[in-house]
Formats: sequence, structure tokens, C-alpha cells
Amino acid sequence: METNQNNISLIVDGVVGVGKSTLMRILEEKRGYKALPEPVIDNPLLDRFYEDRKRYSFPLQILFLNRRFKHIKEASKLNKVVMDRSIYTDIIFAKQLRDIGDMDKEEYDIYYDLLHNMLEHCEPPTLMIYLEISTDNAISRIRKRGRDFEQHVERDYWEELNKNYDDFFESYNYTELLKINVDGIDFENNPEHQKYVLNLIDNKLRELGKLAG
Ligand SMILES: Nc1ncnc2c1ncn2[C@@H]1O[C@H](COP(=O)(O)OP(=O)(O)O)[C@@H](O)[C@H]1O
Ligand SMILES: Nc1ncnc2c1ncn2[C@H]1C[C@H](O)[C@@H](COP(=O)(O)O)O1
Repeated sequence: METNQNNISLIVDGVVGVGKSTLMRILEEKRGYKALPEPVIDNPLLDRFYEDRKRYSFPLQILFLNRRFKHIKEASKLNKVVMDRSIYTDIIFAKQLRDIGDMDKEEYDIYYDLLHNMLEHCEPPTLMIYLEISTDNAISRIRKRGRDFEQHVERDYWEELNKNYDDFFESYNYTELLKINVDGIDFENNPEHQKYVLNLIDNKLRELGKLAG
């Protein structure tokens, strides 16, 4: 695979509603990163998945996996890039869907093998930024954003997803990791809060020798 040794590639990750897309746009505007957004609007299965998780869990994982693989390949060729989620964390969803019985064990095993086969061909990004949040705050941001298909999802699903995200990042080691708790941090509207988050990211990149000064 063609790679670029001098690039900075960031992933912003975290539970649904935490503010990934918002932070990605801020990094694009304030720091000049090229944004690779998560495909939600043009996703032909997402609303059907929320209507019937048993039927659509497996095809949705395959669809996301394929798109994330494309993104990570594209990112490895760019100089300054930020991704909204990535190939590394879809497994949190897949495992949860298997555990609650929405995906068969056999389907999960196929997904798992395919994912690990693909991961062997991925250039690990510079830094994973994990945004942590309480489930209550995530749910209120999901409501505020107002995507129809997310409004009727049971609270337990978000609660479990948030817990599974936290557990996953306890032992995450694919790339360098920066955790930022964003409860009460309004980096969207409050300039001081925005500065605080951008400083944390800049400082981590300095520590990794990716930024001067
Ligand atoms: N730090 C923040 N504080 C308060 N609201 C926020 C913050 N970041 C994002 N939001 C709002 O929360 C909602 C979800 O944000 P979004 O960036 O779409 O989340 P994600 O991409 O993680 O699902 C949006 O309505 C957005 O305007
Ligand atoms: N791998 C996934 N499995 C199920 N659902 C997923 C997966 N990746 C994203 N999603 C859903 C969750 C949200 O409804 C949208 C977009 O996520 P967001 O955190 O708002 O960017 O897709």
C-alpha cells in the first residue's frame, strides 16, 4: 500500500451523539485537516436497521466495514486528515448486536474474520481521540440533533453501547490514544471550551513529535 510517513491522521471516536462530527468540522476549520465524514445521509440501510435490527445487523456491518476500509486507505495517502469513526470501533457495535441476539454468532464470526483480514492491510493512524460522555448527555445530544431513526431506540441500547465503548478503550492499543471527557464541555458554542479541546489535541501531537514547539 502507498503510504505517507509525514502525515498526521486523526480519528475522532465515541458513542453516538458525543460530538464527533462537530469536532471533526472544528479540526477542519481551525487546524486545516481534511475531513472524512462518516456516511450517514447516503446510507441505504441505517433507517431500515433501526426498524428491524435482526434483519439488517449483518449487512449494515458489511456496508460500514467496506466504507471504513476505503476511508483508512484514503487517509494513509493524505497529509492532514481527520476521520469520524473508523474501522477500529465498529466491532463494538457488532459485538453488542451479537450479545443482544440481533446478529447470529455465525454472522459475527464471518464479520470478525473479514475485519481482521482487512486490518492487516491498514496503516494505523497517528492518534485516536476518544470522546467520553455520560449516557444522559449523549441521549440529550441525540435528541437535539433529531435524526428520526434514532429517536425511538431504547435507552438500554445507548447505555450498553456507551459502556461497551468505555470497556473497549480500556485495552485499546492499535494507535496512540487521547481520551477527552466532554461532559459539560461545549466545544461547539463556547470558545474557551473549544480552545481547551484543541490544546489537548495539539499537546498530544507535540508529545508524539508530530507538531513543533
Ligand atoms: N460539545 C458539545 N456540547 C453540546 N452539544 C454538542 C457538542 N458537540 C456536538 N453537540 C451537538 O450534539 C449533537 C450531536 O453532535 P454530532 O457531532 O452530530 O455527534 P456525533 O457525530 O458524535 O454523533 C448535535 O446536535 C451537535 O450540535
Ligand atoms: N457499525 C455500526 N453498527 C451499527 N450502527 C452503526 C455503526 N456505525 C455507526 N452506526 C450508526 C450509529 C448512528 O445512528 C449512526 C451514525 O453514528 P454517529 O455516532 O452519529 O456518527 O450510525
